[in-house]
Amino acid sequence: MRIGTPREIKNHEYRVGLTPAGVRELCAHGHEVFIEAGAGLGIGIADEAYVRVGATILPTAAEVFATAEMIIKVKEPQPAECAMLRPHHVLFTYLHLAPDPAQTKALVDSGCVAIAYETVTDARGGLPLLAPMSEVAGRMSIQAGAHAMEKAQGGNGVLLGGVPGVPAAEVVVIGGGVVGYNAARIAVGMGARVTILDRSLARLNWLDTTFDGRLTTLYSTVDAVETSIARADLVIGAVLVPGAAAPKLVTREMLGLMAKGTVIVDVAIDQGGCFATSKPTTHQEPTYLVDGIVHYCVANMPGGVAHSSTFALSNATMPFALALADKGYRKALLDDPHLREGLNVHHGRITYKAVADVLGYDYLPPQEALKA
Ligand SMILES: NC(=O)C1=CN([C@@H]2O[C@H](COP(=O)(O)OP(=O)(O)OC[C@H]3O[C@@H](n4cnc5c(N)ncnc54)[C@H](O)[C@@H]3O)[C@@H](O)[C@H]2O)C=CC1
Ligand SMILES: CC(=O)C(=O)O
Ligand SMILES: [Mg+2]
Repeated sequence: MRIGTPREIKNHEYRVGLTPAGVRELCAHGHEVFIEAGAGLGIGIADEAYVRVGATILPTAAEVFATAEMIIKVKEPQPAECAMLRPHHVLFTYLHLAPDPAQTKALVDSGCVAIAYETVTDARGGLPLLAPMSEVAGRMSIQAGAHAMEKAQGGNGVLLGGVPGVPAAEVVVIGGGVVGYNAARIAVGMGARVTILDRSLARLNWLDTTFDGRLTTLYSTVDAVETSIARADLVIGAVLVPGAAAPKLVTREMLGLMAKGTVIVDVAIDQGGCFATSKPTTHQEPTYLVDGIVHYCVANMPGGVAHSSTFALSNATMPFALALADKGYRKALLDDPHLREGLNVHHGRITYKAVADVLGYDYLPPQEALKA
């Protein structure tokens, strides 16, 4: 198969869809790989490193799209990239369609087959292609939040870990999955007082055991959210209903319960965010104020630590990329029900139920789409 990876073009996005190690694997399996010139430069991977393991460098994204059958990327395709997608293309990348009607329409209109990293599942009910970036974003959310708490950034001037004689910050994490666990781990490690909310009792049980008394777990209700955010210095939004738009757990009115200068880091922003007042921001301008509350809503947080993130992501995507290339997308998806969960768009039809429901498309089950 001919596989292409363009340079990422989202704001301050330096991750790259394939590493030289990945290219080497694909070439060893008999595939041809085409990389856009400079795609890895942001993290110090020169074009020659790709050439040495068998890739061909093409000068522009347009040539990569025109040459490749499968496109492996990191971020959801931007409008200029959607315009280059054709019905013969398989697109393998993050999509986050539920909060993004424009991208969804562009993918439907393109006629391509689009497989989303974030909805691929595993046998334990996890999301193996989202997890590595959730680990990164969860850990980063505390360093981003601590920075935003500084006065010059609009924050309340509280030091995350406190100092002897002065209490540490109160950190509230809403959603105790991969992002939430990793955020809590860093916050606890830095000496903050941490409360974590989830609506899964099994997950709260696991968190309680894992942290062995070093944080407070709380069952997530409207009441618990209100009480917690009212005394927080930093709130991390980390909920997910896979593939669906994030539930709005903190309303505009509830911001009034919080002291001015409190910081929210809405990691769930890529699925629309769990604060009603969240809107996506960029690494260039990561924060804004609403009612004196600092909002950090960067939709591609791991892009900020693109070096670590690229390798973490490609470790996870590689086996699936190889299956898609070796077997062709249809057989790969028919053989593997977990990879099949990633199928969001198939030749003009929406094949992921939560996306179809929220955006008003007819849903076509993947099994049926793949029969044709
Ligand atoms: N902004 C960014 O750059 C990045 C964003 N993300 C996003 O972060 C979000 C969280 O991802 P993960 O932690 O991997 O998901 P996950 O599935 O591991 O965890 C989500 C947790 O939310 C809980 N939850 C669902 N509804 C809830 C409610 N009403 N109250 C409390 N908890 C609730 C679930 O029980 C689950 O434990 C996702 O939207 C993901 O796409 C992930 C990586 C990077
Ligand atoms: C998961 C995601 O949105 C990211 O890594 O940018
Ligand atoms: Mg994102």
